This record gives sequence, C-alpha cells and structure tokens, in this order.
Amino acid sequence: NTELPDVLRGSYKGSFAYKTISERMPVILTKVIDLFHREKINIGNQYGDAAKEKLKQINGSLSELKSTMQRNKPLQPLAGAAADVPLWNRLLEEQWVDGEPPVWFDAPWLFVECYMYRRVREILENSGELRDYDYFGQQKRDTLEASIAAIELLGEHLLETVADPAALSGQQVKRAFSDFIGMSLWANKNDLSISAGAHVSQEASPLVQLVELNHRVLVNDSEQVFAQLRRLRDKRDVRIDIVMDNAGFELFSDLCLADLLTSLGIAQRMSLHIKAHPWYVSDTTPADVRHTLQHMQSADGKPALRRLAERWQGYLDAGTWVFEMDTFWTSPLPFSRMASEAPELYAHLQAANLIIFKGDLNYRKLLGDRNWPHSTGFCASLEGFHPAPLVALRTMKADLVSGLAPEREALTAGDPNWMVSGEWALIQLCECSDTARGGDEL
Ligand SMILES: O=P(O)(O)OC[C@H]1O[C@](O)(CO)[C@@H](O)[C@@H]1O
Ligand SMILES: [Mn+2]
Repeated sequence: NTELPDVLRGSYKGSFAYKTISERMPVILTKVIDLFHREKINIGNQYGDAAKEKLKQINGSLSELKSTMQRNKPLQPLAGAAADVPLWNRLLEEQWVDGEPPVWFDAPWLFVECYMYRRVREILENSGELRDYDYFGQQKRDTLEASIAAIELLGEHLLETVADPAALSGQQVKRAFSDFIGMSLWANKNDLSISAGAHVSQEASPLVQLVELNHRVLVNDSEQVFAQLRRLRDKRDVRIDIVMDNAGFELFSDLCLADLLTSLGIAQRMSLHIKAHPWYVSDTTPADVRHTLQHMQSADGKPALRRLAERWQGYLDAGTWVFEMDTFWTSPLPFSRMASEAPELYAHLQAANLIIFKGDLNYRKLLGDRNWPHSTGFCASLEGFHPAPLVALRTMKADLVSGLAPEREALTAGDPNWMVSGEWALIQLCECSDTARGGDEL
C-alpha cells in the first residue's frame, strides 16, 4: 500500500532512529560486553568452568555484532534451534531490496533494533551453559531496589484504597482509577534502554508528582476509559489484559493497577503478557516477576509489600492472574500483522474485554512504527489491529505519534525534545473491536 507513511529508519539523519542506532545501541552492547568481563569469576563460580571459558567466545560474538552495526554491514540470518528462528529469517528476507540484504541504517528501525536484542539472545542461547543467563538482570534488580521507598508508599496507598471496596463512592472509585492509571503510565518514563542502562529509579513520593504530571498528558482519554471500566463492572467473567513493559517500578505499578481492577471486582481474570527472554534492557521476564515477588516478601519491615506479595501470589496460584509469554512479543512485527502471523495470540486477545498496552515499544508496534501525520486518528493508525477495546499508556520516547490534535501539540512548544524525552505522555483509547463478540454492548 503506497499511501501509507513510511516506517522510521536510521537513514534519516537527525532522526531518533539514527541517534539510537549510532549512539544508544552500541552503548547497550558495550555494557553487556563489560558485564561479562566483570562477572567472569562469579559466572565461573555459579555456572562452572566450561561456562567461564565460553565467555571469551561470547564477547567475541558481541563485539562482532557491534562492529557490523557501526560499520553498517548487512544483517545476517539467525542460527540455532529456537522456535522463532525461521520466522526471523523469513522476515529478514522480506527486507531484501534489489537482491541485497538490508543494512543496519537503511532497514526499518523497529526491525533492526529488535534484531539487535534477538542476536544478543542468540549468542547466549547457543552457548549451552549460559542459555538462561540474563545479561540485563542485575540492572533490573538494582532499579527495583533503588525504587523500594516509592514502591512501599504506593503499596500502602493501594492497600488503603481497596481496604473496603464496597464503601467507596463513585467519585472515590474514579479517583482510584485515575491515580493508578497515572502511576502505571508515568512509571514507564524510567525504562533502562533510553538511559542505556544508567541508574534510574523512582525516588520521590510518586503520588505527589502525579498532579503536576497531569498537564503533560497530551492525549488523555481517561474519561472514556473510566466509562469502559464502569460498563465492565456490571458484566460477569471479565478479563482484562495488560501487555506489560519494564521490570522494577513499572512492573510494580502495573501490578497495583491489576490489583485495583481485581479488588474492585471489575476484572475476574487478568492476563499479563511478558517477554520470554531479555528484551530492550528492562522488559519484564518470568525471572523478574519471581524476583519482584520474592523481594517484596522478604522486604524487612515493609508489611504492606509482604501483604501484597502474598495476595498476588494467591491470585497467581488460583489462576485469577496469569503471566503469559509469546514469541510474537519478541519479534519485530507490528501488531497489524498479529492476526496473520500469530493467529492464536490474536484470538486470545479477542477474548479480552479490554487490553492495556504499556510503554513506548508497544506503542511503536501499535502504529507500525510509521511516520504518521500526528493528527491521524489513533484507531486508524492501528491498521486494522482491533482485537478488543484497547488503551495505550505511553510516555513518549520515540518520534512518532497519532491521534494528537494540533492545539494539544502546541503545548509542547519550547521543548524541542518533546517526542523523545519521556516528559510527555499519552492515554489513548481505541474502542472498536473487529468481531461481533457475543452480544457485547460496546
Ligand atoms: O520500555 P519502553 O517504554 O518500551 O521503551 C523502550 C525504548 O525503546 C525505544 O522505543 C527505542 O530505543 C525507545 O524509544 C525507548 O526508550
Ligand atoms: Mn521496555
């Protein structure tokens, strides 16, 4: 379709894609290489001598990857027995132009950035002993630790809010939604890939900041989201999905939102979609979920966190909450291709009553990473991806957006970095869904 706007690419100098591929991505690789140098002895102690010996080879492959990127060489096919290798190689072939394989700066930015993370994973997964080693794990654990004071405050606020759900007035319920949606949204500001893994944390009282941050929400469909949630409250057997993003404070905030939806009886089930392996530095994997719950349980003198950890573990044991993974989330595919490339996942999402998409990368995939005119309708920019009513909660960290009216965009005048700084945010709802979902009134 020639009428669609082009996808973002590193070939546009001055674009955030160019800056990312030329500056941010090499730093991320360098940090992984440094980690393996630094951790050699520890890795030897934990995984054995054979693993330690492999580190040299691993770092050689990582350096090679970095060098092909910086010298703008062609992208190579993936190797190994992992289930998604054929898909990746087919998608790589799609990128060939005039019989030539794509190079880093000309190929779609979304593709090459995902490709880098997938290649790092490939190097580890084909290494035997270290296949499950999370090279971003320590950074994620550090930010959880650094945010623990804010986490405790938010946890206490949640427990107070839902102590007696039946006693809450309509206004109070609305206020609670607004607080916890706001926290989940702004917690996305601190991902570890934008800072190339530099220390980020949520240190100040999170709820106080929310009020000031509100005027930085450029598109705010909260009222429509509240209306949706009110409608769901009267339904039975409601499932809400969250397509999650980063570990640390963001994961905790997202689980607080999940708790609110569960405690207020709006959702009877929550599907929480996470990554199967390390991704974009800080994205949540199953090990991060386990670590977070353990950390909360063992948090000395923090009864609120212990209580929440027990409750959440209970939800998981009962199947009220389910963490789910799919290789689609670690593919480079835009969501408009989910129905054809991952039909089971698409069908699964169709059974949700509402889907919450967290973060910048999910937003890029919703929009197909295209350079849409900013005022294009949000729904229209999804190119037919409408499994169920969906809401995007995103702080802006890449230079694309849709559904933004010129008078709202005008608010950013004076901030040349407004699209990528993470200082501006969106709460965008698309209410349409593509199926007649059994008498659904929406
Ligand atoms: O964790 P998030 O919000 O998906 O952000 C991921 C990061 O990846 C990018 O989308 C590309 O590097 C950034 O714009 C952003 O910093
Ligand atoms: Mn992320």
